[in-house]
Order: sequence, then structure tokens, then C-alpha cells
Amino acid sequence: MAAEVSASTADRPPAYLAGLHLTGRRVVVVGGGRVAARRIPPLLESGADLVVVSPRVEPSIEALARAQHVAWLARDYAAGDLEGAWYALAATDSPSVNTRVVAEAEAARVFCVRADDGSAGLAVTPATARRGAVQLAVLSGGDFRQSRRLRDELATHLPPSR
Ligand SMILES: C[C@@]1(CC(=O)O)C2=NC(=C\c3[nH]c(c(CCC(=O)O)c3CC(=O)O)Cc3[nH]c(c(CC(=O)O)c3CCC(=O)O)/C=C3\N/C(=C\2)[C@@H](CCC(=O)O)[C@]3(C)CC(=O)O)/[C@H]1CCC(=O)O
Ligand SMILES: NC(=O)c1ccc[n+]([C@@H]2O[C@H](COP(=O)([O-])OP(=O)(O)OC[C@H]3O[C@@H](n4cnc5c(N)ncnc54)[C@H](O)[C@@H]3O)[C@@H](O)[C@H]2O)c1
Repeated sequence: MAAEVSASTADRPPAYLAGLHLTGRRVVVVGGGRVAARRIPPLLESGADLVVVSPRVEPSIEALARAQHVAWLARDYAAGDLEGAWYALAATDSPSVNTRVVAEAEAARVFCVRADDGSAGLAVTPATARRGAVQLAVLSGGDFRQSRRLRDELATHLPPSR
């Protein structure tokens, strides 16, 4: 519903769409809740070198840490945690922590998503689908429900993977 989209997200110039090649590149996820758990698998699929900073994490993230697919720092975010990162997610349930993460990202020129307030982030997460080499991504200026719905419709047109 358009009314639920934050005006400042919708009023921004459109985001520039790009595909990030992340193999071996550090991506820092601050917060290990449900949003992080949803976004980590596609980041891993892209080969990212993932670091999760969060005192608690969802069971799926804990399992990835145990299998050494992600590095989990089981503590609160601290300034400097984005060092060496190419991309970051501020995905804690604390707006003030997310503000600090985005401020560090801005200073370090790291593109960073802000999960609780997309209008304050440096990047946004599209609704995506993939079949083989073909990928689609939908952004709707913050209207994630529309993005999800369009993604589901468009995904039915993806060619069979070869
Ligand atoms: C597309 C998708 C991708 C993904 O996340 O993978 C995505 N959100 C999804 C789901 C989802 N989002 C939310 C809920 C729980 C509520 C509910 O269900 O009603 C659920 C459902 C769930 O979590 O299950 C709430 C929410 N989302 C944002 C805010 C803050 C704000 O409005 O600024 C709040 C309120 C938080 C609060 O209340 O505090 C912000 C953003 N969410 C974005 C992307 C970016 C916009 C991209 C675009 O233009 O479309 C943006 C701006 C920034 C970002 O985070 O990148 C994915 C669906 C695709 C899929 O299902 O595959
Ligand atoms: N963008 C989206 O798609 C979307 C979807 C749902 C909710 N949200 C918003 O994003 C936020 C996160 O949502 P969620 O469902 O993942 O929340 P959640 O409660 O499942 O997880 C929050 C995580 O943040 C961690 N955390 C808290 N303080 C921290 C700190 N100081 N340093 C590091 N980690 C810390 C917690 O340990 C927990 O793992 C919520 O505030 C909500 O407003 C966004």
C-alpha cells in the first residue's frame, strides 16, 4: 500500500541498479535476526566473505557459523566493525545502533542497507528471483509488498535454466 511507504524513500532519485560481484569480499551484517537470516543466503551464494556482528543470532545463522560459512562475532556492534567491508547491512532492532552503522558506512564509503529506515540507507535490497544465469530484481521506492508481488509475477517468465 503506497501510504505505508516512507515518503522520503519514494521521493529520492531512483537507485542505480548494479550486480555486485562479491567473491572473497567482506560483507558485514550487523544484527542477526530474521532480516539478516533472510539476506545472508543470497550473499553467501554470491561468494561474499561474511561477518555477522550480533549478540544473538537466528538458529539458521548459528548453523552457518558452526559450519564456518560465516564468521559470527557474538557481541554488540562497535565502531570500526565495517573496516575492510565492501557492503554492509544495518539490520539490528535498535534504530540508534543502525544510525551508527550507517554513519560509519558513510564515512568509510561502504554501501550499506538500513533495514528499519530505508530512506536513511546507502543501498536498498530488491525482491529477487534467479533461474540459472538469469536474475531479476525489483525495487519500488520502498514499497516492498509491490516489489514482492511483481517479482512473483515476473519470475513465472524466467527461462528454464540451462
Ligand atoms: C523486497 C524485500 C527484500 C528482502 O528483504 O530480501 C524488502 N523487504 C522485504 C520484506 C519485508 N519488509 C518488511 C517486512 C515486515 C513487515 C510486513 O511483512 O508487513 C517484510 C516481510 C518479512 O520480513 O517477512 C518491513 C520493512 N521493510 C523496510 C522497512 C523500513 C522502511 O520502510 O524504511 C520496513 C518496516 C520495518 C518496521 O516496521 O520497523 C525497508 C525495506 N525493505 C526492503 C526490501 C527495501 C525496499 C525495496 C523496495 O523498494 O521494494 C527497504 C527500503 C530497505 C532494505 O531493507 O533493503 C523483502 C520482500 C521480498 C521477498 O519476500 O523476497
Ligand atoms: N527491511 C526489511 O525487510 C525489514 C523486515 C522486517 C523488519 N524490519 C526492521 O528491521 C529491524 C530488524 O528486524 P528483524 O526482524 O531482523 O529483528 P530481530 O529482532 O529478529 O533481530 C534483531 C537483531 O539485532 C541484534 N542486535 C540488537 N542490538 C544489537 C547491537 N547493539 N549490535 C549488534 N546486533 C544487535 C539482535 O541480537 C538480533 O539478532 C527491525 O527493527 C524492523 O524494524 C525490516
